[in-house]
Amino acid sequence: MSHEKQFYINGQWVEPSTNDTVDVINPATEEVVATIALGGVEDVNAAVAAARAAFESYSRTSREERIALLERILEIYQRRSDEFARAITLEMGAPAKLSKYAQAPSGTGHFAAALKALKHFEFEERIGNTLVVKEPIGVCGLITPWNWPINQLACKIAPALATGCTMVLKPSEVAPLSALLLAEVLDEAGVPAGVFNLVNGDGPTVGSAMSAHPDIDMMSFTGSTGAGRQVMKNGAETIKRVALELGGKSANILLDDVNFEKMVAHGVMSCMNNTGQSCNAPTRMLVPNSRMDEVAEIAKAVAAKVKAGAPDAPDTTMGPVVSKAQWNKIQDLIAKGIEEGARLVVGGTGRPEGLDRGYYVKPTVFSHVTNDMTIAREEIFGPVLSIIGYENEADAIRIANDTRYGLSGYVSSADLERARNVARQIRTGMVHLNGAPLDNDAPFGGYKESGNGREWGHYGFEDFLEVKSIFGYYAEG
Ligand SMILES: NC(=O)c1ccc[n+]([C@@H]2O[C@H](COP(=O)([O-])OP(=O)(O)OC[C@H]3O[C@@H](n4cnc5c(N)ncnc54)[C@H](O)[C@@H]3O)[C@@H](O)[C@H]2O)c1
Repeated sequence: MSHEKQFYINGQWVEPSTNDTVDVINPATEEVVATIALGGVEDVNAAVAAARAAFESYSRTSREERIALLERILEIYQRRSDEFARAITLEMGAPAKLSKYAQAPSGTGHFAAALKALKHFEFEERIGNTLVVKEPIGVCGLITPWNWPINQLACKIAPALATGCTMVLKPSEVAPLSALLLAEVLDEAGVPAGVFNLVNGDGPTVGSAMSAHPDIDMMSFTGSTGAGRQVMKNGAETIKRVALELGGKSANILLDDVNFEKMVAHGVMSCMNNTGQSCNAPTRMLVPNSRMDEVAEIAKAVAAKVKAGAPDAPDTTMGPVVSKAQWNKIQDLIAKGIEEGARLVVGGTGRPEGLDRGYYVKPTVFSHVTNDMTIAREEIFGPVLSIIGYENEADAIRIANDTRYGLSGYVSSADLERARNVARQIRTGMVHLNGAPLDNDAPFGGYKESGNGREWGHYGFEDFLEVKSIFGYYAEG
């Protein structure tokens, strides 16, 4: 990495205005793998000024020019995909296979989805004699987390470029290496100077300066609900649009007619995927009270097969969590689960056996959890599953909705119509039926305190567009 102590502003790698730095720690070894510069207000101002100047010409580029640009980005990204996978493993600890086959390809997925959407997106609509035009909103501030680092960058940068916006990105200071690589890709692809700018930094300094900046028209934020709230507050003074993708505590309802062996296994593995560090992870498994003991046995056997270990070891299925701070938080929540009377089925506090270095957590399952317990209410962001019992279908729906979050939901039943009916009653932005996977072309986002934006595919364009009515556009004489 050659640009760790630099920022990308106005088409150039530049020196920061401050001498502040932060170390990037490999969570598998606890060793420093890089040191990045932390920016200040001056760097944000320079990046915003570059984005503002570039907006004038970039916002007027044609659909065809932007299609060509996205195609070049996609081609270069794919060529360097293995580099992205390695950077992601280094910065946040994902097992090498997960980085290669899921984390890095998520970038390709979003650039390809935006490209596809751009080819057909209706930027204009006639209503009577009025022309309604969807125009790029302006300079966008993008702030992203560390858990699916490239996924979050790509699903913001691709629609911003597709719609004719210019942008300033502040990636997570915990996992900034893949973002620096992406800046290199955008540079090589010929993104015009000032259209894309990157300033590294922390939330309170760079993130707040961006959120409050009078010359940023829109903030697209992904991260915790607490930080999202700050972005919204800081953006309020300038009435900028604030699109938020925040935390979750998603329910996974297993109706009484499912194949429990299969769907409990699926639910446990989905919860543990990426070491439990996914905003949409199915962390509350809702099962009939009468099946609780049987479900706990199945979950125990499945979780016992999860192999925590070094990201590059061939038999590893789960890497460490991202940082010491996250490790401590997860330990406290596991202890809280035990203290509040949940039944520990497998896992618990401390490191998994044989791992005395690295931020490794035991794959942990609790049964007999009630929805008022801390482990059922708080987003743990670690490999910790809570199994909660319900009396009947209505009770399951009530428990699923009894949360301040509303990101995702999961419903399984042998009867598809029954599952569909339950899905319609879940107050979340997404519901998966019978283990259906995500769809890059369909909207991703949440209700309630999980956010207010929608990303991915053509829905992901809307947050980056302003709508203008030109009355009398079609009037005669
Ligand atoms: N809904 C989604 O699409 C989605 C996707 C991934 C992650 N997440 C959520 O992200 C969280 C985990 O990521 P994290 O620990 O990096 O979250 P975080 O909120 O700590 O940090 C996210 C980003 O916000 C910045 N930030 C922090 N405080 C800020 C402030 N006051 N103003 C502006 N920016 C600020 C950080 O520097 C970082 O870049 C979880 O809650 C997870 O659910 C949500």
